[in-house]
Amino acid sequence: MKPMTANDRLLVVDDEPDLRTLYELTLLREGYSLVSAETVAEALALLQSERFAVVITDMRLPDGSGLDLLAWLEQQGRNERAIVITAHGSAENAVEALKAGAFDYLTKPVDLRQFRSVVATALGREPGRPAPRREEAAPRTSSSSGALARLAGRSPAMEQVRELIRKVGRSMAPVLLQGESGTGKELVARAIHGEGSRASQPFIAVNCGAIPEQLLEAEFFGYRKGAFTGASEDREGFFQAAQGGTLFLDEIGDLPLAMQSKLLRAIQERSVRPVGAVSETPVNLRLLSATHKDLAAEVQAGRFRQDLYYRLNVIQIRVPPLRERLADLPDIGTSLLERIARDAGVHPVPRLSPGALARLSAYAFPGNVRELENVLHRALALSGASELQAEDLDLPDCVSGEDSAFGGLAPLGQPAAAAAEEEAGLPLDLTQYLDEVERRVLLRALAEYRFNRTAAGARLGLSLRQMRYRMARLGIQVDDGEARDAG
Ligand SMILES: Nc1ncnc2c1ncn2[C@@H]1O[C@H](COP(=O)(O)OP(=O)(O)OP(=O)(O)O)[C@@H](O)[C@H]1O
Repeated sequence: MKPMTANDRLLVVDDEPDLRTLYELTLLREGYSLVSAETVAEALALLQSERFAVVITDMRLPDGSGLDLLAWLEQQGRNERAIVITAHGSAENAVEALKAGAFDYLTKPVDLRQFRSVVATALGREPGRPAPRREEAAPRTSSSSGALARLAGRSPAMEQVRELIRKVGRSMAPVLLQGESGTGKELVARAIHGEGSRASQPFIAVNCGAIPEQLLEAEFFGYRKGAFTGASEDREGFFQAAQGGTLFLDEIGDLPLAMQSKLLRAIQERSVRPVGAVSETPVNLRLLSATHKDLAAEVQAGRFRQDLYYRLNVIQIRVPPLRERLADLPDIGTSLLERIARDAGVHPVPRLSPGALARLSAYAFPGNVRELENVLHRALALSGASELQAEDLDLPDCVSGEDSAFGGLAPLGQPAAAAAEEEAGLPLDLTQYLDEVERRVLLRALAEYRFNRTAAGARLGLSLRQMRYRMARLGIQVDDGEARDAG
């Protein structure tokens, strides 16, 4: 028997005697203590007299629904985590329950292995492992998350994002993060993970747009030795790597339709089958996804599966572009400067002069916080003073629209020189000249496709491999959607 505390008691609500007995036996065998109810009224009476760790409820009850219990828990500000059991194939119910604050859901017929695993997760235990001792348990206070603390900015828009992070951190509901490139979606995803009960478990971030289509299945679900040429040993995929924790699928809108179907299946079945394997592996993880695209429009256009969209978009958090929250500039600027200076070993951390701040406020930041980071990086490297001035930022006077994404982000060596040579006739050094032209074209394509190398390459008729090669040769680096011209 695993050690129990008074707080580990469970409440099971189901009017079907057979199912109730099945749940009770399963839970008792796991060593939990529990009480059961048959109706909403009975459950409410028990909840009023006692606190539980987890409430497991059927969706359909004789005198109401599981949602009534969720609403009551929410209204009373209670901490019980709710697991809702929904009828088979009723995705609507599952989504509704998660939106109403359920921690997680299960579909009928309930797979008992899954049942045990979901209950263990709700109790903050790893399935099959004893409950963590107090000091081992993941920190749970709201200020505990490193990522949440890193998220600077006090504008109303950011406060709202922060509040949502804290709220959704408590459940297992999928969250879709929508926002332009560089707005901080990954940081928000990390903060959600950090706020949850599985903060100490893995957080696996995947850029869907950066994986060649033919490798997607193997990368996502893993493969068995001999599954294909080159598969010399078993390898786990992202799903297995994120087991017990969070899988963050960035640029989900770039996932090809065939892979969307496989992902949907994995979500519905909560299991994956590695390429070349005969059996499925159960997975227990939280799925977060992000996109800069308008996914609803992608659904309309037939490029994104509606059912998958529905599953991923249970809760949506919009991360606003930086230009919509300019009030955050001083905070974010200071926080970025602190990080950059620390990484570079610069003391003391340079400040932003009022002039520099004014200059930043006048800029449109098409590349959002990531672009601000690049600008400050460059300014700090070039200035060396304790206060950065407007001139140090090297921002174009007036920028807007497409051009700014390019011009503002990465100065292109001497494009003017190359252009002048074009006018003047033959270049002095053909290799250097062609490199310069190539560099400009690559950077422009990267900026146009939000630094997605696969898409930018495709636009230029290059494979991802060719794109990588050319970028490496010219010293252009892209890290998770950011381009740096190291040349
Ligand atoms: N509010 C913020 N405070 C401090 N740093 C931030 C904030 N928002 C974003 N950043 C930083 O800006 C950079 C870009 O953020 P992030 O990678 O999360 O953006 P993204 O929206 O996921 O970008 P992409 O769509 O290109 O993947 C990161 O270094 C991140 O730490």
